[in-house]
Amino acid sequence: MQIKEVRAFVVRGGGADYHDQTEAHWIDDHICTPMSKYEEYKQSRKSFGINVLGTLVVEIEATDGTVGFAVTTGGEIGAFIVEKHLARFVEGADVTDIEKIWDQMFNSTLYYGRKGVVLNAISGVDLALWDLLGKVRNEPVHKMIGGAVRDELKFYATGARPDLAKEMGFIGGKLPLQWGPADGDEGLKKNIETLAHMRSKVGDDFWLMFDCWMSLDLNYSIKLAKAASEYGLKWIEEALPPDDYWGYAELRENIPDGMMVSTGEHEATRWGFRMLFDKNCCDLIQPDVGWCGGLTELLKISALADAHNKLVVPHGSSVYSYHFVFTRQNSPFAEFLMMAPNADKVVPMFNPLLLDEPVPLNGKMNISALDKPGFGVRLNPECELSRPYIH
Ligand SMILES: C[C@H](O)[C@H](O)CC(=O)C(=O)O
Ligand SMILES: [Mg+2]
Repeated sequence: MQIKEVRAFVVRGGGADYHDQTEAHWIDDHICTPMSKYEEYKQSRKSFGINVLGTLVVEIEATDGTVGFAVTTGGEIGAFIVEKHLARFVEGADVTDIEKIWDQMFNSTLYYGRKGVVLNAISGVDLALWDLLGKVRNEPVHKMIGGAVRDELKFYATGARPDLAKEMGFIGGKLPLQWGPADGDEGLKKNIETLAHMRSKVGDDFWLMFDCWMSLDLNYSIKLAKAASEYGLKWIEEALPPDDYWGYAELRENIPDGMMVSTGEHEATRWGFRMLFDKNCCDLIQPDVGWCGGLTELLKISALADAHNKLVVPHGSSVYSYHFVFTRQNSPFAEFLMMAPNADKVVPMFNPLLLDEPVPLNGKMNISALDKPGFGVRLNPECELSRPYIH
């Protein structure tokens, strides 16, 4: 069966661009970023434009009218790339031509792509192709990539309230780091106080992690890790800018015993991750399925990680991550991003954009929650999509 048409849409307010929240939200409130050194961009991440892109929706229709779709971050720029450049490699191809289409999309954009929003757009097309193929074959995606290796998946929660996440059944809580190098020793002390406070609330066995969102320098990262080890920090995440492979290698060499270094959320393709493995930058990689090159590329990244004895725990990405994680032995648990503004209840990660989006129940998900063709989700017809470019 062939592909008839590719369409790209943009939608605002939550969805795959989960930073694009309209109301006051823990995810925007005084979280340390690479822009926090500027006083005027310290309090809110939206102030420097974290939500500037919005969500990209890619739809791919086969000649029999079956439609596969996917959502990622990419907004109008992503829509332009899909409609004006990538669509030519998809339309007219067979629905099974996923590997060839990926190769053509990547190689034709090499001169301006390789990472960032171009890879988000490629990921969106790739995920929509997997969704389409699953629908055509009447099979869930996890069955097309090797099948589940476990019946139940455990989740940790990312958000401002690990104590509430524990009550909701999660195995751990990842806190956004609030203070960075520009806040000096005083800020470092406040970070550790937050961790100590949470540890006192959740007890010794619950995992606690810090997400540093690319904001620190090497010296600060090592100081933070050493101070946090007293409170059993399980891993320190994305401490440094993604391009500082050398810094990550040094951080890992100096990390306290028992603590892991994680990164990769803003890394893309097998070549980007190869740098992380070659330099032994981390213990755990966190590719985002919607940003790293899609599922086709994630399967390669994951095989490479396996050969280097690294864990693969994808960043967020909802169903696109769940279908993958169930199928891999070196992905023993998954992330759930708490999208409730106060992190006090479980809300689907891409809310309100998808219908039938599964969520962990009591911190766990059974494979039966993914037992639908493709990725098993539908677009919410109440969300207003716009199509800025038509090829
Ligand atoms: C909380 C983090 O700053 C970011 O918004 C999400 C993230 O990096 C993660 O879930 O990991
Ligand atoms: Mg992160």
